[in-house]
Amino acid sequence: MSPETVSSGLAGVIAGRTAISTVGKEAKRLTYRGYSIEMLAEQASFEEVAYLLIYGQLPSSAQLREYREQLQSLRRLPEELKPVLEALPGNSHPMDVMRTGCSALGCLEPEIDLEQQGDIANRLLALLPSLLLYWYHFHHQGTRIGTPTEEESLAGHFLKLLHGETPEAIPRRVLDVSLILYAEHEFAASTFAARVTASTLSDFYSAVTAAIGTLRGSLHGGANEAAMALIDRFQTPDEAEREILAALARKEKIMGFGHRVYKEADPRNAIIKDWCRQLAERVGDSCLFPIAERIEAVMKQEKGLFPNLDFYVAPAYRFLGIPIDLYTPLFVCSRVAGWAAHIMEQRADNRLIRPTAEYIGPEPRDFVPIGQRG
Ligand SMILES: CC(=O)SCCNC(=O)CCNC(=O)[C@H](O)C(C)(C)COP(=O)(O)OP(=O)(O)OC[C@H]1O[C@@H](n2cnc3c(N)ncnc32)[C@H](O)[C@@H]1OP(=O)(O)O
Ligand SMILES: O=C([O-])CC(=O)C(=O)O
Repeated sequence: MSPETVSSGLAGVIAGRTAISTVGKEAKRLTYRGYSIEMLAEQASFEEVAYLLIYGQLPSSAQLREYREQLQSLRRLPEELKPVLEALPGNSHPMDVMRTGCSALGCLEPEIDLEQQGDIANRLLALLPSLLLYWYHFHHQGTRIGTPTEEESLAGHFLKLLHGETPEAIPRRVLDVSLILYAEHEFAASTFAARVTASTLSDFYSAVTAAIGTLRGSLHGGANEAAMALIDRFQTPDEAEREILAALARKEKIMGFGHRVYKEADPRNAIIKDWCRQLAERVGDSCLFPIAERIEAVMKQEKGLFPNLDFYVAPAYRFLGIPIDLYTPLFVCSRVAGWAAHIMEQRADNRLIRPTAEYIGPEPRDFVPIGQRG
């Protein structure tokens, strides 16, 4: 095949096949292995969804119980990882800690055999929150926390480790839902990076490390932190409206809006926005949520753009008391399930991913020896 046109950013290019999810069918639908995101967010737990993504089927009650126990048993950090996390600067971005932590785990518990891939996926799911919060508490509170907890869900475990107390049911459920929404998204940039890495027959940790680095940017997962920083700039909805109009006039991008694939709406937004509204009422917020809604209205009116998942996740996480720079790492803690499914799928029917480029450089020219250059 000889491609004749370049698609900027590979927009619209079908770059492979997947049985894991569909994004943007009928302009705004999302399914994981055939189940709609609305049904999963209403009725499933994150662990059920992770199981579905990794093993291809929803678990039975017994399988789910066993899976939760397995993940719980994998939360303890290897002793050798602790000094690595302690040696990283306290002012590192937590996404850099996630990337380095994942890579370091690949040295401590390397993938020797392909048969280990499911176990590595589960180890990362269980360990990434522990790794992040061990580093966080060591550098911010000067404490070396123990990372196993009694909490059976990742959401409960994360909140327990972060705040040091057993979370209430609603915060635990809202975080759980956000993790379901974040778990998988077809050939998003980070997933594609993981698949490219896997396609060279590299190891599982390298593929996940590449994905973490790719998720970090503000055009992708980093948008949840950027959206919070944006909302925080304003005291009132009127101020937000004025400033957003001015930013649009300067042709600036407003983080948390727009999407490469969805054309009408991001179906995850309605779900997280609803939970965000409930949290706002619960904490008595009369500031953040109205500001976010005004930004949404201005973006619709001025650009016809809708919020993506990252926009209302930001105030929802604020209401849960989560520090801003842990927002994108939380995205990692969830998306590792989707990345794992894609790495396995790529490996099961692999061909090196290596596209071609249209050359736009100089015509062939004679080499000038260094002594003769001006
Ligand atoms: C979970 C996720 O990763 S979801 C994505 C998170 N990322 C963001 O929220 C970052 C902000 N959004 C964006 O930058 C884009 O909408 C992307 C990166 C998500 C999609 O990008 P693309 O498909 O390449 O669209 P592109 O950036 O070319 O935008 C198309 C047009 O819409 C405008 N546009 C798109 N998004 C925005 C935005 N958030 N704010 C202002 N204008 C926007 C562009 O300026 C461009 O306008 P133009 O045609 O007049 O130049
Ligand atoms: O699909 C994308 O490009 C980005 C996205 O929404 C995600 O990864 O969840």
